[in-house]
Amino acid sequence: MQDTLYQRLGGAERIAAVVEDALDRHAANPLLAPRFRGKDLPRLKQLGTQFFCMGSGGPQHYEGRSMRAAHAGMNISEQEFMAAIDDIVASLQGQGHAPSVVGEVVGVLYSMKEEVLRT
Ligand code: HEM
Repeated sequence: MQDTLYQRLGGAERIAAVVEDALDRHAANPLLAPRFRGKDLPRLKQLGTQFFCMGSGGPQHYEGRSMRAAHAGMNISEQEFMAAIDDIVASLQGQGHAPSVVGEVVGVLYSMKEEVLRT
């Protein structure tokens, strides 16, 4: 059987490290920081890790909201969406993930665009 993306990413601990780094980047990114001001970052890191693990084929259960519900009323722009993906790519690269794996994650994230943008 083929490896899952979850396995190629190295499992839960390595995924948690990527999500934590990406959220720290969002909080420091001028294009995104205003969105995350006053939010419970540790909780978002936990939910983000669950979401990423489950979505990549891991055994975790995601207990957060749907992508549409979580971003409803925020009217997120294409520029913000790209900035978020750029941060995640930087986190993956910073942690030594192979370009093929980074590309796969970008593809998955991009597929969620319609659920996240301008809701
Ligand atoms: C494919 C891209 C994205 C994914 C996979 C994603 C994933 C998530 C997840 C899993 C949550 C937690 C859900 C919950 O609270 O129940 C969340 C919340 C949130 N996301 Fe995203 N997100 C994406 C794009 C973005 C972008 C581009 C922004 C900012 C411009 C953003 C800003 C936020 C904020 C501010 C929250 C917290 C909402 C609140 O608690 O009020 N997200 N996101």
